[in-house]
Amino acid sequence: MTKGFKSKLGEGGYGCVYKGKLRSGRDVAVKILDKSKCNGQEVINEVMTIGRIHHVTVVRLIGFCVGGSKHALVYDFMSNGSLQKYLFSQGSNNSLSCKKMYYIAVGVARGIEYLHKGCDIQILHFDIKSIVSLTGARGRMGYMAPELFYKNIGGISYKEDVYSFGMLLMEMASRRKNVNVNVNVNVNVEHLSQIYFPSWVFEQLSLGKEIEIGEMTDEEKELVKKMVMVSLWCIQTKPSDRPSIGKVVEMLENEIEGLLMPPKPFLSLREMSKADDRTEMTPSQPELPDPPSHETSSTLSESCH
Ligand SMILES: Nc1ncnc2c1ncn2[C@@H]1O[C@H](COP(=O)(O)OP(=O)(O)OP(=O)(O)O)[C@@H](O)[C@H]1O
Repeated sequence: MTKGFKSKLGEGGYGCVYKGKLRSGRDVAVKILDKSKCNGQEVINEVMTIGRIHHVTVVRLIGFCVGGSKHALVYDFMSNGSLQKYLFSQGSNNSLSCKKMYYIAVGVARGIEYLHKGCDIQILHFDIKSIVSLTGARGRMGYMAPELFYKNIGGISYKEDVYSFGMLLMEMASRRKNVNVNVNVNVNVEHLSQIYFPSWVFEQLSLGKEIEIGEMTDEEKELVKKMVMVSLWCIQTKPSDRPSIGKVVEMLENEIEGLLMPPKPFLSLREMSKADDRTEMTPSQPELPDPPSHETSSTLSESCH
């Protein structure tokens, strides 16, 4: 089916993905699972769940293979590849328009809404979490919701996916990794080499300033602002302050005028730890990383020396 695993499409947390072809001629993506990470029963359980999922924005599982020398999952082939390729490629051939990025974001949110509504799985553990480390660079929050670190923040729930989506949405709006602080940015500021976008963007919005990322039309500015505001709602520290994913779809689709400015979320482990002293938050995992002492300032005014 894969012609001897000739064409590798990529690699994820569970193994490598290869391009294949069914006898019918249909193109497929074959994920060869790392046997040390999942046994046959786990694969069957996953298949029973994922196999029932059928939504236009969720990649379809069309077959599986267990019991032989390899465990494999077979999916519809997505000829455009992963979103990753388009996210951080401004100026290159893979660059997507702001509007397209917005439509993709709405599609992803609708896909999660379908999964939250239509499946009887309590927690989906949104895929993007499994490929990133516990936190982002320099103790900043990554895709994982803070309740996974601090149990007093709230129970684990569907809101965990909303948080992860919010972090992704922020990256889609800004076209840069939230956690990557060593990037050159051109957001109306010259000579700025270190910036943590979520903190900077919150400050801009609080000051009533515009969000400008390179050259943008007024329509694009409004779309970016909407994505950023919705994202800031999604990444609220307390799960109960985050909207449901259904509400997120609504917020993204409605006019920006109806959106309220969200409260400031905690955007670094340092901020979380400070709150920890005040509210007696308890780390839910013993190996909670210490906030690094060398952390640079995270806001624009502080990081611009
Ligand atoms: N159905 C598909 N069609 C085309 N390419 C795919 C498909 N599925 C995966 N790929 C490619 O293989 C790469 C790895 O995918 P995979 O699903 O294993 O990992 P992931 O989504 O990055 O993370 P995780 O292991 O957490 O699911 C993707 O980034 C993409 O480039």
